Amino acid sequence: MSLPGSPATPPAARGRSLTKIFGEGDTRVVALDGVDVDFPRGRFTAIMGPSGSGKSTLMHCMAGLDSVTSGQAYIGDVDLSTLDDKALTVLRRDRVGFVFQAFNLLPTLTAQENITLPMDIAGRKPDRAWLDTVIDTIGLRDRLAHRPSELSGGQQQRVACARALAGRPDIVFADEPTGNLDSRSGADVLDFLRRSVREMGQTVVMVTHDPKAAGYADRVLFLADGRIVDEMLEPTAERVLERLKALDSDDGARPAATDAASRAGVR
Ligand SMILES: Nc1ncnc2c1ncn2[C@@H]1O[C@H](COP(=O)(O)OP(=O)(O)OP(=O)(O)O)[C@@H](O)[C@H]1O
Repeated sequence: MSLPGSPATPPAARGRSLTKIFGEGDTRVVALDGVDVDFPRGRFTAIMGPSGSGKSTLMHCMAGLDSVTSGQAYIGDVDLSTLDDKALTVLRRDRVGFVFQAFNLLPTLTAQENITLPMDIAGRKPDRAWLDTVIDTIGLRDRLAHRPSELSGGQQQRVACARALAGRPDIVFADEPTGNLDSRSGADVLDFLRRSVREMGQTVVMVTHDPKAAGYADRVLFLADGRIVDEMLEPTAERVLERLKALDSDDGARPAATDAASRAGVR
C-alpha cells in the first residue's frame, strides 16, 4: 500500500494478516481481523474508526506493546514475534518512540532531562545536532530548565514528543496525543508532529478521534470491526468527517467502504 510516487524504500513498519483475539467463549472478541498494513517511511499516518474498532490494539501490536494471536508485525525487517521479552524491550527503546494521551513526564526532572531520559537509561549519547533540531522544532528552548508542573499541557506534550523523537526512532506511535489538550495547544503538537515528518524525515502513526487532527496527516486509515475498511490520502478535516459519517451511517455503508478500500489497494 505505498503512496503514489513514493520511493520504493521499505516501510518503517508493516503488519501482515494481523489477528488479535481477546478472551474466549462468550467473552471472545476479535479486535484485529486479518489486517495487512504498511507504514511508509517519512509519512504521517492517522488511524481512525469508531470506539472498539481496534485502533489501540493495532497500534499496540505494531509497537510491540502487545502480542498478536496470529500474523506478523514488523518494525523494519524485524518480525516482533521472533523476539523474546528482553529483545523486544531493547527494540522498543532503541527504535520506537511513543507519545501517549497522558504526557507521562517525570515530575521531578526538567524538560531537558525528560527529553533525554530514554537515552540516558540506555547509556546512549544523544546526537547533539539532532537534539538541537528537535528542541528548536518544538520551540521550547527557553523552557528546558522547567519542570513539567511549570509548563502548560501543550508544552508538556511537546516535551513528550521531543522525548519520543530524541533517539531518532524508526517510527513514532502517538495514541490520542491531543486528547487532553485544548484546540490551540493541540494544533501546536500536531504542527510539531507534521514538521517532524516533513522537515526531519520521521515516520509517525497517530490514533485519533478528531478529524481536525487527522487533517494534519498524509493519509488516514479507517478501521471498523478490526479491519481496515478505507484509506484517504491527503486528508482534510472536512473530508475525514464526511467519510466517518458515511462509515457510521449504517451497516449498508460498510460494503461500499470495503469496495473503496479494495480499489485503494488497502486490502
Ligand atoms: N485487554 C483486553 N481484553 C479484552 N478485550 C479487549 C482488550 N483490549 C481491547 N479489547 C476489545 O477489543 C476491541 C478493540 O479495542 P480497542 O481498544 O483496540 O479499540 P479502539 O478502536 O482503540 O477503541 P477506543 O476508540 O474506544 O479507544 C474492543 O471490543 C475492546 O473491548
